[in-house]
Amino acid sequence: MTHSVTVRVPAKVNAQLAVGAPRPDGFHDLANVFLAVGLHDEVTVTPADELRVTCSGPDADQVPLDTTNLAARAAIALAARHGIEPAVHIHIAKDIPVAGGMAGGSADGAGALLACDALWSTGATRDELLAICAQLGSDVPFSLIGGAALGVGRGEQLTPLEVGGTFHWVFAVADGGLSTPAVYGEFDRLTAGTDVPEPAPSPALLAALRDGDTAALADVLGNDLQPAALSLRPSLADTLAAGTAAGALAALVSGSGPTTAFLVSDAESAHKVADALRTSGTCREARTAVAPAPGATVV
Ligand SMILES: C[C@@](CO)(OP(=O)(O)O)[C@H](O)COP(=O)(O)OP(=O)(O)OC[C@H]1O[C@@H](n2ccc(N)nc2=O)[C@H](O)[C@@H]1O
Ligand SMILES: Nc1ncnc2c1ncn2[C@@H]1O[C@H](COP(=O)(O)OP(=O)(O)O)[C@@H](O)[C@H]1O
Repeated sequence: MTHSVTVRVPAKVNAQLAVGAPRPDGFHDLANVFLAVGLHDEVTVTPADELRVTCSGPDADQVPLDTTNLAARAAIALAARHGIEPAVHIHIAKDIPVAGGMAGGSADGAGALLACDALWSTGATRDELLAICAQLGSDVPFSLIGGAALGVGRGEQLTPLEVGGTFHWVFAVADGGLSTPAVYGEFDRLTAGTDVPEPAPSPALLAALRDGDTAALADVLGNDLQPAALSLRPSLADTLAAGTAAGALAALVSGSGPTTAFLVSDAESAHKVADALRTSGTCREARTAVAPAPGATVV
């Protein structure tokens, strides 16, 4: 009998993204405080004659369906490790904005890995799965574990963080994406000739997360890639201003952008800010979500 496995996997926002100087390998050391948010992709794997990827959802036409897709790469990596053929149909039901700084591709990589692991009963340990995630991309291990975590190194070395409450967010989705390497490259250009400090997590931010204190968190959110994203996409300043004017407690670019993230006090404020953003003409769409969300989960 042909059976399928479906995994639900969350998007992320970076509550803090402290970026160091470029390393010899081209990556940047980070202090990356990840928070999983309740916008999800669903990845379904079904036995097939050969590897095939399909995608549905409003942004599906922007998702590569060849072996550059992180979900396909995850299936290939797991199969190679266990000496089996990656003969699966991977379907991605995509709800996370594409190339938006919300780690949608990473989510699909982690989701496909967990789904194939369940389908093939490989018996892989959690550490083995996390090691494969880290090979696929810096953000992929976090997509597997979800919740909240501090990522150091290039973001792949994770320490889970305690979160003492629920945080309400609004996300303004921009037209078109921004390339992550281009944003890091712009960061290098903007900081050239300056002394870039070693990235370190903010104690005040970790305390605000632990206490579930929205007002305290709003005061300390930070993204070192924001000037670079704004330099490449100056119109994001209008989106940030529109959300702030509508009552958001804090506004920042999500990771490498161009999605912008707004921390709000409660669900009612989230709907008000989302409505204002939709009518502001400064974004394509606005979504509300709560954090933290669980990591990749078989459904
Ligand atoms: C910026 C962040 C913040 O969480 O995510 P997004 O906002 O794009 O989702 C991440 O650092 C993105 O992680 P991810 O998208 O997994 O990056 P990777 O595939 O590992 O690397 C893509 C490219 O980004 C740059 N890169 C990535 C991570 C890092 N610590 N330093 C870097 O310089 C490098 O140019 C690298 O070649
Ligand atoms: N499963 C996937 N979903 C989305 N994009 C993917 C996927 N696999 C590979 N990509 C590629 O990764 C790029 C970055 O997409 P994404 O992960 O959504 O954004 P970000 O890195 O900004 O969080 C896309 O432009 C696309 O070419």
